[in-house]
This record gives sequence, C-alpha cells and structure tokens, in this order.
Amino acid sequence: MWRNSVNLSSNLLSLSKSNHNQSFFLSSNPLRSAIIFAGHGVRGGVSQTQLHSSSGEFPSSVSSLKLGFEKSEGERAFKFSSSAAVVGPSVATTAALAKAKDVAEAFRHYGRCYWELSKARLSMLVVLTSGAGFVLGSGTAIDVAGLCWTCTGTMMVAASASSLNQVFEKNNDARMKRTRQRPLPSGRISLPHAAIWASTIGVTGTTLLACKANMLAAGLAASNLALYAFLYTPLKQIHPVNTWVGAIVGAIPPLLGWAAASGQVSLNAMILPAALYFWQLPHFMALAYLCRKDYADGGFRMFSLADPSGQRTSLVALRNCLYLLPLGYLAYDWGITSGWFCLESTLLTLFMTAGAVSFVRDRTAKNARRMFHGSLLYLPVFMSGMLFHRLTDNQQDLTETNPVRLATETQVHESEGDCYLAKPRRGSSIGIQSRPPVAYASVAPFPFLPAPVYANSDV
Ligand SMILES: CC(C)=CCC/C(C)=C/CC/C(C)=C/COP(=O)(O)OP(=O)(O)O
Repeated sequence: MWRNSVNLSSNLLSLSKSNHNQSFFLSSNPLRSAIIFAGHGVRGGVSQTQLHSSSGEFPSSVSSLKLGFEKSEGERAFKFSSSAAVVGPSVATTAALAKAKDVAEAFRHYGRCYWELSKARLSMLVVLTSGAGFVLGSGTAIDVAGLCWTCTGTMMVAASASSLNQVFEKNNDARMKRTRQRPLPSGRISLPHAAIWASTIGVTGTTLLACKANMLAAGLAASNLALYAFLYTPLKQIHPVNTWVGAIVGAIPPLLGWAAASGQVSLNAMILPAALYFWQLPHFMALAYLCRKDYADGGFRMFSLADPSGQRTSLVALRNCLYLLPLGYLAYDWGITSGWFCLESTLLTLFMTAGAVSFVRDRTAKNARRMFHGSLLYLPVFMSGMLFHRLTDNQQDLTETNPVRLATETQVHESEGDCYLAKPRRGSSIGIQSRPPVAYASVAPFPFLPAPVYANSDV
C-alpha cells in the first residue's frame, strides 16, 4: 500500500472556470465528480505544484483537491497548462486514480446494499423453485432460453418484493438484533434510493416475464409482489395470520415457473406449490419460536408470541408436516413423477415429521433448531427428487397409448436403475385417451404382438 498525497498550492488544486472565476471542488461523490469532469471543456491551470508520496493508500476522497481550469471552447480534454508540464501528467493520473477508486467504492457500496435489500439468498431460493416449476411444466423438451428468462425475471421481481419489504419495515428492522444491520436501518442507503431501486427492478422483471415468458407468468409475479409487500408485510404487525399469507407468497413462484413453461396452470401444477406452502409452516414456526423475543422487539405479531409454552406453535408445525405426506403419492398418481419419488418423498417427509414430533414432545430451543435444520434439508432434496423422477410427456405417452413400447422401455429403464412406471398425467390429452380392449390384450399374454391402431377409438 502506498499513499500519494497531492500538495498543490497549499495542498489544494484550484479548479476554476477562468471566465467566471468560479471554483469547482471535486466531490467525494463519484457521480458528482464524474459530472464535473465530463461536463466542462477545460484546460487545467496548476501552479506551485508539488507531489510527494509516502506509504499508504490513495486518499479515499478527492474532495480536498481544488484544481484551476480555464474553459476552452470545444475542448473536452483534461489538459494542464505549461507551468505544470513536468508534474501535470502525474497529477492527472493521481486525480483520475482517486476518482476511479471513488467510483469503484461507490459500486461496491451500493452493490452490497442492493444485494442485501434484495435478500439475495432468499431470492435465489425463490428462483430455484420457479425454475423447478418451469422444468416440471415443460413437456418433453425444456426451453433453456425460456428457463433463463423466467429465472431472471423471477429474481428481479423477488428482489423488488424483498426490497419493498425492507422499505416498509425500516423502523421495525432497526429494533431487531437480526435485522438492524440491514442497509436501511444502518443508514447505508436512503429510503428514496431503496424505493427507486425496488420499483425499477420490479417493473423491469415483470416486463421481462411479460415479453419473454407470457402474461400469465408476469401477472403471477406482479400479484405475488403485491401480496408480499402490501399484504403480508403490514399484516406482520397486525395479526399472526401473516405466516399463512407468507406461505402463499412462497408457494407461488413454482406456479409462476410452470405457467411460464406451459402457458397455463392446472391441478397437476399444484404439487410443488403445495409442498412449498406446507413446508414453510414448520420452517417459519421454528424460526418464530427461536426468535420470538426479537420479533416482539420489532413489533411483529408472530404466532409464537401468543403461545409462550410453544405448544400450539409446535402442533401447527407437526400438522403441516403431515399434510406433506400425500404429495409424493399424488405426484406419482397424477403422472408427474415415477413411483420412486413417491417412496423418497414419503421417507423424507417422515424424517422432517420426526423432528416436529420431538419438538411437540419437548419444546426446547434445541428441538426447534433441529426441526428448522430438517426443514432446510427437506426443500432441496424434495425438489431434486421431483426433477430427477419427473416424467416427460413422451414417458407418460408410453403408459397409455403404447403399452408395448412401455413394456420394452420400462425394462430398459429398470436395467438402468430407474423405472418410470407412471399413471397418465391428469388433464393431459394423452392421459385421458381410452384404448380398445384388444390393445390391452396385446400386452399380455402376447406382448410381442403390436397393438392394433384405431383411427378413431370412439367409434
Ligand atoms: C416472484 C415473487 C414476487 C416472489 C416473492 C417471493 C418471496 C419474497 C418469498 C418470501 C416469503 C416470506 C414469507 C419470507 C419471509 O419474509 P419476512 O419479511 O418475514 O422476512 P424478514 O423478517 O427477514 O424481513
């Protein structure tokens, strides 16, 4: 590290417009500095210039630099007068470096503020759920570009929702240990700046979804933003029902993804949203129990506040774990995944339920934390399992319309370690076709015989 300090005319460079004898100061605000530099066709006049350097860094702010300039018509170059010819370029370099450093610092500072305002890790989880919904809602081929656009749009709208949430909760966040270091309560960014950031990315993300996915996906994203920022957020200070409203907010992104891929929402689009809805209750009940003092300090009316013993909180968590149990079977029954997912999902849910049972029986912080960590594990495993065992339309097609091919391909897949025996996807035109009895008969006892093809099976 080394320090350059510029010592010009009693440590100041005088920046003046010769016509008006007006001084300009290079602001520590990089934007202002940039505007000052870019906005004037100037010739720099520097006198009694002296440079000295000692160990350390560049001055973090150049606000103490005062340069003398003569305005020169049409000349945009940053030029020094001849009296400064010897040291001029060094001074220019130093000033430019200081300015660049200021700009870089501003980028870092605001970048970090935007990252925190966006609750970036939560928003990325939201994007994962939306991406998973997109893949599940895709037929046979996944539109990768569409997936990327959907994820980008979802990220922007989710970031906007989280930023608005912090704009509205600035004072509450200031009173909570967990949140008082956030950009707004800590004063690192102003309220209007945060609001402008939130609005800009919200509008951009929604527009992106409307243009690159479809209006249904954009509508779901915008409605979800409104639900989170304008209903859930104020409800947190009014009524414990907020957790259930928040669970709806968390459940919508996979539906958004499905809608972006397929242009519609149907019953079989609901498995992942339902999983997210029920999953959030044990997750947030554990959090609300562990942080109940903090929430009370912040003025939030969480369910756990009115339940000092934690009994009702733990029962809500357990009940919602149990609601997760049938989802694996439904995913299989509705033709979304193979039977393996039914098995895996059931085991996984039983694992999380065991955590909830321990919490019900012994309501300690340790058990609440265990249930919380179990919930953290649950979601990625559940989603990965669902994606891994998902059935494409072609695979579902095999189950109903071409049993011979099904039998053959099932053998192939069984030998590969995964059998995708599945029921037809509900609501799919493939799944509801009925086949003439002879077609069934051709499978067994003579599976090698081709099934007769009927031009119109209704006849
Ligand atoms: C597409 C779109 C708009 C998606 C939005 C998804 C989203 C933001 C989900 C968050 C769900 C939720 C209840 C979080 C907790 O917020 P909190 O306010 O209780 O958290 P805090 O106490 O940490 O502020």
